[in-house]
Amino acid sequence: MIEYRSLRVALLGAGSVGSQVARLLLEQGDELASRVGAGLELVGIAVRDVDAQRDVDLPRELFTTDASSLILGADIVIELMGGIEPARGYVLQALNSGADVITGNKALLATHGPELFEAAEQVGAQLYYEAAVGGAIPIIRPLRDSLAGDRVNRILAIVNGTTNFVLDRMDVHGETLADALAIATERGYAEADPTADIGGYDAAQKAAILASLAFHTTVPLESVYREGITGVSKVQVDAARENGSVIKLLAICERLTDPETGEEGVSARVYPALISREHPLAAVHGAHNAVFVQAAAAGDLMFYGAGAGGVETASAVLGDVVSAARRHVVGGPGVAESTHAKLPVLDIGRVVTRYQITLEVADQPGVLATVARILSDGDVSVETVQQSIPTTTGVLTVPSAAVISGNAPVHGHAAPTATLVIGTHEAEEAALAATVEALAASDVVTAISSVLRVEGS
Ligand SMILES: NC(=O)C1=CN([C@@H]2O[C@H](COP(=O)(O)OP(=O)(O)OC[C@H]3O[C@@H](n4cnc5c(N)ncnc54)[C@H](O)[C@@H]3O)[C@@H](O)[C@H]2O)C=CC1
Ligand SMILES: N[C@@H](CC=O)C(=O)O
Ligand code: NA
Repeated sequence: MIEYRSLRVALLGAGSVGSQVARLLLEQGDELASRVGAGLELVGIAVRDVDAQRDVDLPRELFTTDASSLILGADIVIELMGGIEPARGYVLQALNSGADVITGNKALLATHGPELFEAAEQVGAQLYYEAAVGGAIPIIRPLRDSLAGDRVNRILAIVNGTTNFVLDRMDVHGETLADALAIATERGYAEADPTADIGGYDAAQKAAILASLAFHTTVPLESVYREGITGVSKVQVDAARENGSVIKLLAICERLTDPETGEEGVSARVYPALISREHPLAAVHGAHNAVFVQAAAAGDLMFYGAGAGGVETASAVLGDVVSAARRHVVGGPGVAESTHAKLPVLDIGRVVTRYQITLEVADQPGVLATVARILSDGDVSVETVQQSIPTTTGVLTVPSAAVISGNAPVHGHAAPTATLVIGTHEAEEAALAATVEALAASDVVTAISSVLRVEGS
């Protein structure tokens, strides 16, 4: 049997992902040592409470509440605690001591990435984070390395397993958002605070990371436009299904030309949107994720797999551990982030996409012409109009402003109404928002039931 020297591995956190990483490191130690050319010795696991009940049975002597001491002398530190502090402090301590760091912490990377990459570069340490986007799916490495010679134009992605699971359960099983979220939480998909998932914050963090890598530009989290799924109603989910579409929470990163300056910029945004059931992203069910990349030379690429879950995400973490460990053995420079392009991040108002607007209108002659005129005045061109059988609605409150998605407020009188479902051609977001306001203010519109973006054409 070959005797390898050992690399000291410190693990911070033993939750859904960390406990699986520890288990796999312990169970597959010999196999990993052969791949790396060095042993991987798990020297300890920092947790809040050493006596807490865990799903995975791990040797009690490995646990400590003293993360700082554990980091001292480690060659590789795996941070799976989540959150900003104290994770940031521990990661900086590890990098400053020359240890390589593996993390799945997208919240930390999206808010403090530049500081951490700088610290790593100063001492020649590595900072790997494949688990931070798309869980088990290899997407960080393909964007950073495999596509480094190409030009990525657009990424359309489902990057939050919890919300995809919830929307899928609402669609397929007719479950409520709350019930579906409870199951996702129990299965270990959701963040410690699931608001991060359903509010779109987690997906926005991932969009910032993807856009930064894809466009060689630091895209700050604050510049990522974000809407979550709390406004998505069962009525919208059912209507989408009837129309051959499905609602998905999408993260979109794309190159755009600023219409005012003519200069190139980028957009990173997260919102629930309609996509056709024919689109490959429509077939992404449960907590799975998929990242659809459009590159100038490579064309369309799709990366698909488990976007959340303890053991699945542990696979991505261990891949990073092996890469970092190999570099300890064979030496040489590690990977570096490139942010040379420094492209401006454009405001959501400049984004161009298609929309579906569902209106309740007075059931009387001339209404269609009035609605068409408001749209045309707003520079929003109509592609399709569907009208349903007249109904009667009750008296509801008047909205001060229309919203672009979610359950829009309603106004009007108790009178016969008809439902209009309008599909638009591509329009600028700012123009669309102003037009929806004008529709809401019109006498013939009694309610704006829903406004959703349509993506994936
Ligand atoms: N659960 C998933 O499917 C995925 C999670 N991630 C990321 O991986 C990281 C870990 O996620 P989970 O394992 O789900 O989290 P978790 O909440 O299940 O586990 C966190 C662990 O860190 C420990 N911890 C937290 N604060 C601590 C502190 N101040 N001192 C010592 N220990 C502390 C907790 O005791 C617990 O053992 C997060 O950054 C998360 O965003 C990434 C991809 C998928
Ligand atoms: N809460 C996240 C976990 C993985 O990043 C998700 O649901 O995708
Ligand atoms: Na990944």
